Amino acid sequence: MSSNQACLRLSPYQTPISILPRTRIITMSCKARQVDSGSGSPLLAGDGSRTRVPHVMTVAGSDSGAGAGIQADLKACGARGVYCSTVITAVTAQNTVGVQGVHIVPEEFLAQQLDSVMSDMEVDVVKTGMLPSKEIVRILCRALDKAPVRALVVDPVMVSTSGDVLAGPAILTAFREELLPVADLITPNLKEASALLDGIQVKTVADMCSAAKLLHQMGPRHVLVKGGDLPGSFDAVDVYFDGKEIHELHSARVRTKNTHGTGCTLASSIAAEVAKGSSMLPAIKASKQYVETSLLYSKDISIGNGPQGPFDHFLRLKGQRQQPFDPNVLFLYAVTDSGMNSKWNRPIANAVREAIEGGATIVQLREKHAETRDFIEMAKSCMEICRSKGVPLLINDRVDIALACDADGVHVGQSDMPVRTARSILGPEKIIGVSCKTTEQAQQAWLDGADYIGCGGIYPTNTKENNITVGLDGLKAVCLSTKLPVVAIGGIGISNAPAVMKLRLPNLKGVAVVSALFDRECITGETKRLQEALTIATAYDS
Ligand SMILES: Cc1ncc(COP(=O)(O)OP(=O)(O)O)c(N)n1
Ligand SMILES: Cc1nc(C(=O)O)sc1CCOP(=O)(O)O
Ligand SMILES: [Mg+2]
Repeated sequence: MSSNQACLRLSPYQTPISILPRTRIITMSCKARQVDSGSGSPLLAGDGSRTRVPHVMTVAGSDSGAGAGIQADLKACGARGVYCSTVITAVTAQNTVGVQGVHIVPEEFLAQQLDSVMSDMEVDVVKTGMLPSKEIVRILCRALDKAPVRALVVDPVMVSTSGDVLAGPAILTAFREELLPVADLITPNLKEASALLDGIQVKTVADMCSAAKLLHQMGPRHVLVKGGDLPGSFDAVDVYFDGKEIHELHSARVRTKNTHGTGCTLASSIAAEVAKGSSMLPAIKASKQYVETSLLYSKDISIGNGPQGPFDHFLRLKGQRQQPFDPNVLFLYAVTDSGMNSKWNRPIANAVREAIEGGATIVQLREKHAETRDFIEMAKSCMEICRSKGVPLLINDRVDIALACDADGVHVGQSDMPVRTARSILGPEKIIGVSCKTTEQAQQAWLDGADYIGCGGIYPTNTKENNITVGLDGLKAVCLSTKLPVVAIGGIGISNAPAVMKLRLPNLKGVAVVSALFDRECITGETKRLQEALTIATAYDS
């Protein structure tokens, strides 16, 4: 297979829109690919049309401990929102201690698996992991010749993280001669880069840059040399070469033993991003961030007794809450304002009590000008009221105050304490909300472990200076881009709250309101009226 063929592997079913010259990175948008309905395994969308799902096929070994290999690939693709089919090259008996046994799948059976998947489904990207024999590499290359795909991501797995050999030196020739020339990306670690380059030293960032360039000469269009094992480095440095430019990609080194499967996960996540339509550099950056977030989230989880544990791809396993956060509490979210309370000469605790009497389902103390000591005292008295009524109380911006008064959580904005830091301070039990105006911020909120999103300003407001209005369209875009529950905020009152809720977005759980409740003479009365308006507007939802 020539290197040109590698990029232009076209399925007989693909329309010309899929044909890209080899010199370009794949940048087809998901939208464009949905037009290309293909012959694969379409899902039936709500309106009866058929929607193509981005599809990564992984060709790798099974890890019985499920930290790496096929199992990590499946989890990574699931977390990144693409379908993943699995062609298994070997079954390993493996745990957090090491690899106890390897059973290589017979070659004919590997070919049969490839045929089963590729003859039926339209695969966008192939990602390879453990390829235990030269013949298996050959069979794969032949299959790719017959049923072309958009991109091939090769993780040249040779040694497991526990130090066990998964593919012997004999595989090097097959990698160099057959797989690398047709790969769109290879992702060797330092040892693998060195082995592919006949044992040259790869011990510094400068060595990694030279290795990336040398490996590129072997045929892959893009090379990512992973520096996870770089001695004495404080951050995690990877070197990416796109054939023209070297990029040093830095991310925080997470101190944890739970790193088993990071290589498989990174390569699968990159494959998933490319399958969704990303070009290579953004796919790599997003995947590095995803791995870093997962490691950070999983740094203290304990699975197995060996030296290297698996991590949690879905950010869900750590210290489950006693009582999970109920998104329905966002229905009528009362947010206090110190200026308004002094204007109406009301102690904050009275304002909170009145809002709860009127039907507020959650309260946030947004006291921008209070002295810390006063704020703690106020927050403690509000906590007593809220606890007695079973209404959660969150603190705006101030994680220290939330800790001091044992509040139910915090709400932070994009320039406040990052959600991940707040989560690491507050632990899994507390509620953390974050303000998002864009779909990117919303996606990050989920990765960071937020519980809900506050999206605004829906309408212009005088309560928050220089606030950008995103409108109902901005709210809709944010809601559709996330699984997290969303509460709308900004300029909302009785007159327009029904229009917001009538968007009928399943994860839009309610409205957050400041002036329409607290800049009024009778807080209880205003809250009751808003509660009624919201109940009527959402009546058909139940
Ligand atoms: C529910 C809710 N949503 C958004 C915000 C705004 O938070 P932030 O962007 O940090 O702005 P300030 O409130 O700190 O001025 C919020 N407070 N609550
Ligand atoms: C605190 C806040 N955050 C906003 C955002 O857009 O994130 S708008 C806003 C002020 C909301 O006050 P009112 O209900 O009086 O308009
Ligand atoms: Mg803030």
